[in-house]
Amino acid sequence: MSDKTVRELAEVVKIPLERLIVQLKEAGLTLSEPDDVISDDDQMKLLAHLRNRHGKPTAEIESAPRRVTLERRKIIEIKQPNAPGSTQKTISVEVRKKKTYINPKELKASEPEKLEVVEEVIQPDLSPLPQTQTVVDESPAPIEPESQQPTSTTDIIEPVADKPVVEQAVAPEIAKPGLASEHDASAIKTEKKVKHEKPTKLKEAEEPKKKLDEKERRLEESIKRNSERVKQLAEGKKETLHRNKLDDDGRSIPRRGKKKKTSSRNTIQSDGKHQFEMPVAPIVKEVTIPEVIIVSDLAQKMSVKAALVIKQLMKLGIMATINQSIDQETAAILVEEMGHKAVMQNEDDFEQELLAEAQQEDNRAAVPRAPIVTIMGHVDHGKTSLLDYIRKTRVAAGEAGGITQHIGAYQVKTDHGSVTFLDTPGHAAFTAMRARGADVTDVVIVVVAADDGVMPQTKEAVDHARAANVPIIVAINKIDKADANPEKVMQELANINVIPEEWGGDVQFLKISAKTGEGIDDLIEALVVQTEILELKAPIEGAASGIVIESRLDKGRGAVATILIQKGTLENGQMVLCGHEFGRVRAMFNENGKTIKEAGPCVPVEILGLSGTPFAGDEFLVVQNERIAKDLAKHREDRKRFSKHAAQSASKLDEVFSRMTAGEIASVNLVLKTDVQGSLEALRGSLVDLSTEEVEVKVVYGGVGGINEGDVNLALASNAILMGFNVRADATARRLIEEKGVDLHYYSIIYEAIDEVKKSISGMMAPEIREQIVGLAEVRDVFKSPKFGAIAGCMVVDGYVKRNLPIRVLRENVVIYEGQLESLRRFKDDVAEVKMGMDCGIGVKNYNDVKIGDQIEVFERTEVKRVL
Ligand SMILES: Nc1nc2c(ncn2[C@@H]2O[C@H](COP(=O)(O)OP(=O)(O)OP(=O)(O)O)[C@@H](O)[C@H]2O)c(=O)[nH]1
Repeated sequence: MSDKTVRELAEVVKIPLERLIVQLKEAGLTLSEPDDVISDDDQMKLLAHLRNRHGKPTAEIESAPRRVTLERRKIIEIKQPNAPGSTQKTISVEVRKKKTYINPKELKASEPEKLEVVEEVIQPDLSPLPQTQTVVDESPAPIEPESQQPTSTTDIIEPVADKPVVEQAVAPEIAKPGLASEHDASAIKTEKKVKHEKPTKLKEAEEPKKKLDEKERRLEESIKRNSERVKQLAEGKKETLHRNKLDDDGRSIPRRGKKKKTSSRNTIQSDGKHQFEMPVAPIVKEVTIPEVIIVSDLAQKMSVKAALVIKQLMKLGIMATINQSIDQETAAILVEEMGHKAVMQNEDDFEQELLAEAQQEDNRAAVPRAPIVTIMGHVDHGKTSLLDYIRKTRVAAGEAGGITQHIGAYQVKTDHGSVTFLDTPGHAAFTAMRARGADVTDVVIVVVAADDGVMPQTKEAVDHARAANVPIIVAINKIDKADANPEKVMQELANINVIPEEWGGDVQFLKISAKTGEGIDDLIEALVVQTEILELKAPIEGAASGIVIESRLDKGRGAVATILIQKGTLENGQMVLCGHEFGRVRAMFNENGKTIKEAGPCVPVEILGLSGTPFAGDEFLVVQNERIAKDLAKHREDRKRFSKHAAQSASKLDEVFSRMTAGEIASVNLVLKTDVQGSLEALRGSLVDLSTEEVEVKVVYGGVGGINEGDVNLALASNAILMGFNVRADATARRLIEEKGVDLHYYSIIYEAIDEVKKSISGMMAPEIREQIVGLAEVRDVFKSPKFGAIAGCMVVDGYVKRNLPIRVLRENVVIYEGQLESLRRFKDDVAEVKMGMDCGIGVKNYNDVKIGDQIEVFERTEVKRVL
């Protein structure tokens, strides 16, 4: 309020001038002229008078609020450019305006400073944090132009979410007083509640600078507090993210889907620092090491670069490339060297673990099943003819339009049940399967031609069947022939301990003709009877498992495998694992090429859908989980690739005693090959006589002639030691022996062989004189030399020939002479050594009977200490 004339006041309050003059008079004021000046005090007096007249005491005016505060809120949005590379960000900011109106009288009293600062710091509510975003101090939003005139204003700009508070004080203005009219008085009452300031506030107002400093300090504190809180929240979030990214073992697992750039590595905190913290102590990892591991895989397991592993390997004296595999022991040393913990992993454990996961416990009910039959016999005795006859007459019957095809096995239906035949005749295939661990055959049919009698391979077949502990049925074939003599065949078989039932033995003998079909029904009948004796059973329900009979790659259909189901039922579409191959069964066919949807025990089926061609003899099983199938297939593949000598389980003569005492073996199995029948019988008898109470010496097979692939397979299948008496292994057999680690011993004196086996079972083996064949030369021509006698023109086909080393002359893999070299020449020059792939002339000392096709074996003798 300010001094005015009476007229002016009448205009302001909008009442007639005369009426105002009367009111002034009533109020006891001496103002009667329109131009008289009415002071503020007078205006207040007039106001008091008017209030009194309307029944309101003057005290009320006195106690009227001296200060009125108005608040306003407004939310504005600020566009904030963020860190380089990231998108622009919108920040919502709440602006709070506070206006305080103060009675001018009070202000007068607070001279010289007409200022009051009202402070209020409002903590922004930061929880919950809506999103992780970089928090930056916001500059205050422009403040609206003031339409009113507050005595004091404090604007509080508050971020809506995670923004710090910024306050801005605006210089106060003095409110204009209302007029002393009745109308004005009510206006003053309602709109401008004037209130006297408290003495303390007034005191504060006297020190506005101090207050501002204080405000600034508090503001700073507030910002600090908020940023601290934001930091904590961000930290918490980071931790949660990190935890989510870790698996149970604490290893980092990659995030699925699109990679976001907001990884913890790239997150910048409000204070601009990266959140990554350097580990303060070395991290010790548990590194599982399989039997063989590739350098790069090992590096990955230790979370180091492959170059570092290669460097460490160099320090250990091993030169390896990134893709090279190193053995378990080396890897373990390296892991320990690098400060981690090596955990040796047994490959079998891994496989067992996965298999256990894949297979449920086998407590399924077993039902009678068909026998699985293999046909063996000497060459041309009629094995194939017999199989063909049975298939032709039995399989195609009732399968109108069916295309009979060779799928490696087929099933025959009889009145008494079914019989499954394996379509790979011969003991070689049978033993090869067994060597691979597949004992599928239940019964062996030994075919003997009635006109030919028992031949060497007949005996082999009997031995192989016996080694496998499989019952035999003898089929005396070709009885339609005029010169057929079944009695002679029976006699010869009885000589090798295959006694016919009618002679009191336990073997069924059937007279058949694969040509006319005579006796074949009886043969099948005999098979069914044998099955009943064997009580063959298999579960029909549940996941299928069995053996791969054969496999091939078909141009149009891909990998095709014939499998024989041994347990359960195989259904179309199931995931199967076959050796190191796996896949979903796309289609299934029976032996007639007919599509089938499911197959039970003893049914041979052809399946499509495998990742590749498995080996004959590989085990197949249905795996519910594709991941396990894949893992196992890969594991087997790796194992095959890395460990060529995986089959180290083959028995070794020098291990006999230790394995015997450890209770691992109760018998020493031998496969014996000799140069002549006489030495075979002598050796066999002497060796079997070595059997003691603790250990039995068994000759699982004894034969005459060089050692062939079949012998090696038999040794493998029966965990036997191979012995060659004056005979050698042929090239294929040698390869297999080396690959599978079969223990092979050559002898030329019977006593030596007996002595060695004796010592091995008594654990007293003397230092072994180990012979190592260092070279082999083939005789391509023979010349006569007056000085040296017969000179063999040779080609060195393996290793090397050394002049001073002992040699043996072999004819058809049988040793015919052992001695020394007389001369070794190349183009008329005497030489000390000739390497593989070179021609040379060899003169054998005191031996002139060398012939084209003979082989000259060069060997070295070394003494090896026995370790038991
Ligand atoms: N007369 C007559 N001949 C037969 C009989 N069985 C087979 N043959 C003949 O004997 C020969 C050999 O028969 P295969 O069935 O090939 O003999 P295999 O045992 O399979 O011979 P390999 O496969 O070489 O081991 C063929 O010419 C047949 O025709 C038979 O019962 N009677």
